Amino acid sequence: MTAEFIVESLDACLEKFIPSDAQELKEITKILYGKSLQKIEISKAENIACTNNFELKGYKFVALTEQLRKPRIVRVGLIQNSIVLPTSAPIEEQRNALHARIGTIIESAASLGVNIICLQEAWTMPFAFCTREKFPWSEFAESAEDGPTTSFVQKLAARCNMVIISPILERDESHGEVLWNTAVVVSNSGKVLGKHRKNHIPRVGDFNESTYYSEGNTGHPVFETYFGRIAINICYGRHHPQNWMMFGVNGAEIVFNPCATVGDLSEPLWYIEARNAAIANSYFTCAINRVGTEIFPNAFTSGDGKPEHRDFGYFYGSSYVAAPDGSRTPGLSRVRDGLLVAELDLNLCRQIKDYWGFQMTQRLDLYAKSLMDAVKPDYKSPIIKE
Ligand SMILES: NC(=O)NCCC(=O)O
Repeated sequence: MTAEFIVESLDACLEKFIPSDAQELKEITKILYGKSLQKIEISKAENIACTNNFELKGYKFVALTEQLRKPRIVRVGLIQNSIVLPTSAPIEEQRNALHARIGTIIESAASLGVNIICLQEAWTMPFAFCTREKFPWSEFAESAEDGPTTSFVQKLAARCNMVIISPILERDESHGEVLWNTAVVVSNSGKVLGKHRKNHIPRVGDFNESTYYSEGNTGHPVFETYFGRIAINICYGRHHPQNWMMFGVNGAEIVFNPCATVGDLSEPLWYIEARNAAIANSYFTCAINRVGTEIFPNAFTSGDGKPEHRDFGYFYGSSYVAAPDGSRTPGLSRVRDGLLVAELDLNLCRQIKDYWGFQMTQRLDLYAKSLMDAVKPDYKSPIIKE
């Protein structure tokens, strides 16, 4: 039997097959990634990354020096990971194992001076929504304010002086105990700053999430943290340019995009969407995807004619950061757990706004009026025919 062929990383492929001193490598890198990024010093955490088997990469985005404003330097961390225990293990053991693994990676990020870190979508659990089974998966849901995961994250955030974005399956105990797909934002003080609930719920392939929760009701909040103004566009929301736009309109400087998505469905879209959002909205974007293949105890189907199966396909990782000038980091591995650290100068957001003028030239008033008309029941689209 031949071993399955796996491309570990697109970026590593380039380095493998184009000689490092070839002129082509420089040119191709510039075309693919934009302005070249310096690597940052990560040796402090390399040992722990090696012992704990996760990839570690670090890059720096620079901005022009200004006369009146000091640089606004912030380090962000993106964590991608596979589940630790099989999906058949007791719920609490699965969650605790993930807490322990991610705790180790967050501590490494702290040693590299990371100020804001974001975990992947529904990081405390397997992405079990494909199954449409309510039990036992709904038992992973917990309070955003004082559930076990938020308590765990609060302690880490205070100890590491780090803002932590913790996307979980939320149980809203004050409103009929319903579930939501929620990102909890914990401040570097350890307090819960707030939460955002996923605005767009997929109904595609095995993404049967609408069986569990509805579209979020928290709008497009921007969280003013000690290190900068941040927002979260959860997974499928990345296909909606208006969702990205509203976080920009509301003043975000960094938008995190915690995801769980699989190769056959979305990999060709992956490097385009968050990067395009960074360009269109003059902010930084951080796209994070889980890794691995999760096998569930019972076979399921999704009404698409495919034979029953017990897995979702492979989650392809490839987390990356994109800047308002269109440059981006290489992605993390497609198969390994990893921590990507990026140093940003938030002054770049305004500099790019001044340079490209997208905020000045956009026509929000015109779109608002056109959209108000388009949502009326008696709307007729203004198609002009001969
Ligand atoms: N988790 C989630 O929203 N996935 C949907 C698939 C995708 O957007 O690529």
